[in-house]
Amino acid sequence: MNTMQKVAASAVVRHLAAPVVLVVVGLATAGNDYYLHLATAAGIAYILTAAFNLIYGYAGIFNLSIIMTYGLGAFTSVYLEVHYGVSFWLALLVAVVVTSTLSVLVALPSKSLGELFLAIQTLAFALALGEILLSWEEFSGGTIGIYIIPSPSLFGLELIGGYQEFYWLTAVFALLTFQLMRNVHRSGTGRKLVALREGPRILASVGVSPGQARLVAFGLSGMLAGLAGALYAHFQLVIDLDTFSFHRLVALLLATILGGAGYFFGPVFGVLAILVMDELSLVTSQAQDLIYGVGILVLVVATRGGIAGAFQRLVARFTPARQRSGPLTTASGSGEQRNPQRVAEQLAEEGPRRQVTVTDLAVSFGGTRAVDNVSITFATGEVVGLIGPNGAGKTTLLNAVTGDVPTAAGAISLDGDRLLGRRQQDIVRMGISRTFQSPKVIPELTLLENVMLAGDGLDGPGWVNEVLRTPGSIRHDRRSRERAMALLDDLSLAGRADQLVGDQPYGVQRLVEIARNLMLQPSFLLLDEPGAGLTEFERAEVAEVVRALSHRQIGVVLVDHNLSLINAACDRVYVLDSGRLIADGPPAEVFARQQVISAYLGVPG
Ligand SMILES: Nc1ncnc2c1ncn2[C@@H]1O[C@H](COP(=O)(O)OP(=O)(O)OP(=O)(O)O)[C@@H](O)[C@H]1O
Repeated sequence: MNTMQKVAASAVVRHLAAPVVLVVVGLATAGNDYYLHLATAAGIAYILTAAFNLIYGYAGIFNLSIIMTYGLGAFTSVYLEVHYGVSFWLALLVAVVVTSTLSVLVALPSKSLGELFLAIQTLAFALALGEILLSWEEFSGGTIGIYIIPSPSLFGLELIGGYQEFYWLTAVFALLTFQLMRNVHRSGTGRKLVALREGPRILASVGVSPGQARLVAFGLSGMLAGLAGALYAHFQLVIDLDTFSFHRLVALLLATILGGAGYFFGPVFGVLAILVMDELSLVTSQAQDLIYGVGILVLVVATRGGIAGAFQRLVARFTPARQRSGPLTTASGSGEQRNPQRVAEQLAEEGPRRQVTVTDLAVSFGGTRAVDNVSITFATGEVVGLIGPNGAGKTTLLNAVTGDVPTAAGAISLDGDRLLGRRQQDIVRMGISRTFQSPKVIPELTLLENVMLAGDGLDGPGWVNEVLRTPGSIRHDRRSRERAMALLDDLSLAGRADQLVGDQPYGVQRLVEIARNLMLQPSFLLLDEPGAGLTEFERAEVAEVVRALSHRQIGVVLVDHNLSLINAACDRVYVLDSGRLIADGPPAEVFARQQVISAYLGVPG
C-alpha cells in the first residue's frame, strides 16, 4: 500500500469504527432487556460525560450546574410535549436551545471571575434552579416527579424507552456527539479551549477573547447536557428532581476523571469503567463500596490522565522512537541548522513604518511605583533594548503596552491610536505581540498545535465553522498547519512537531513561544527575556532571528539581562532603574555611562 492508500484506509477506519461498534452492540443486545437497557443508558451517559469533559476536561471550568442543566433538558422536553402537544423532535430542539442559552447566560456575568469563584457561581445557579424547579410543580412534578412521558415517534414508529428502537435513537445521537467532539478536538476550538484551561493570558496573547471562549464552552456543553437530559427522560419514562441530585454529579465527575479528563476518548472509557464497576459491585454485594473505592483510588493514582491517558502513553511506547523523541533536526531529516533569515522571510513583508509612543507612563502596585513617568518610543524596523536591574520595571512596562496591567497615568499610542484601555486581545490584533518571562506554552499540546493556536486566533474561521468543520475551516487548518510547520522547520524543531511541549526542554519551549508569536505576523514583537534558559549557541541564534526580523519591518523590543545579547541585537537601548528611565542611546554608548554601571552594580553614580 502506498502512503496515499494508507491515509485513505486509516480515514475510513476512523470514520467507520464508531458506527460499527454501535451497530454491533445494538445487534448483540437485541432480545436481552437487561443488556439493552445498559447499552442505552451507556449511550446517554456518554453524551452527558462528553458535555462535562468538554467544559471541565478541555476548558478547565468546574461547572457544578451541569447536572441541573441535564435535568432542565429532561423537564423542558417533557413539559413542551405534555402541555403544548408539540412533537418530541421539536421539544428536543427547544430543550437544547434553552439549556445552551441558559448555560451561556450563567457564564455571562462571570467573564473575569477566577476558577474558584466561577465554580461557586455555577453551584449557586444549580441550587437556585433546583429550588425554582421544585416549586414549579406544573413543570417538574414537584417532589413527586413526572410519570406520564410520551414516547417519540418517527414515521409512525413508536420509539419506546427501554425497547430496541430507543437504543437506535440513542445510538444516532451518541454518534453525532462523538463526531461533534471529534470536530472540537481536531480544530482550533479544541486548541483554544485547552489554552483557556492554561489561563486566559495565552488566549489573549493570540488575539482570542478568553471570555468568548468561556461562553463557547458553556454553550456547547449546555447543549449536549440538554440533549442527554431529553433522551434520559424518554428512556426512563419517569423523572423527578432526585434523579438530578448531587450523587449524579459525583458519578459524572468520577466517569470524567477515571476515563481521562480532557482526552477525546475519556468519556468512552469513563462510562465503560463505571459500568464495569457497577456490575462488579452487583456481583460482590458484600464488599461493593470497598471495590468501588479501591478501584477508583488505584485508577486515579496509577493512571495520570485516567484510562485514556494511560492508553495514550501505552500507544506512544509502541510508536517508533524517531517520532516520539526526534532529534532537533528539520522535517527533511537533513539536520540543517536553524535558519533565522528564512524565518523572517516568510513572516513579514515590507510595510509602512509604524510607531508606538509611550508618554509619561506610570504604573503602581499599592505603594510601589513600578513604572515612574517613563516616555519611550519604538518603531518597526528597529530593535530596541529595555534593560535595568531586577525590579526596574521592564516587564511592567511591557505589560502596560500589551494591556496586561492597569496604568496610573500617561498615554500609549500606536500610530496615534490610543492603546490604553483596550483589551489585550485587541492590542494583539492591532499588531503588537509578546512573549512572557517564563514561556507560556500549553504542555498538553504538541509543538505544532501550540504554534497553530496563533493561526486559530487572529484570522481563524470562527467557532461555528470549526465545530461544524466546514470546508473553509478545513482549508484554513491546512494552511495554518503548513505555516506553523514551516516556522518550526526554520527553527529546526520540525522533527519534534508532534511531541508534547510539556516533554520538551526549556529552550525548546521558549522557541515554540517565539514561533507562535511570529505566526501572528505582528508589526511589533515584545520579547521578555528570550535568552533566559537558552544555551550560548541558542542565544546567538535568537539575536540573529531578532536582527533578521527588524530588516523585514518588524519592530522588536528586547528585555534581557544578557548584555552581549542586547549588544548584538539592538539598535538602541533604554535603561530603567527603580521604575525611572535613566539613560537611552546606542548600546555601546549607554553601557559606558557611569549612571548605568552604578545602577547595575548597585552603587551610587
Ligand atoms: N503584580 C504585581 N503586584 C505587585 N507588585 C508588582 C507586580 N508586578 C511587579 N511588581 C513590582 O513592580 C516592580 C517592577 O517589577 P518588574 O517585574 O516590572 O521588574 P523587572 O525590571 O521586569 O524585573 P526582573 O528583571 O527581575 O524581571 C517590582 O518592585 C515588583 O516587585
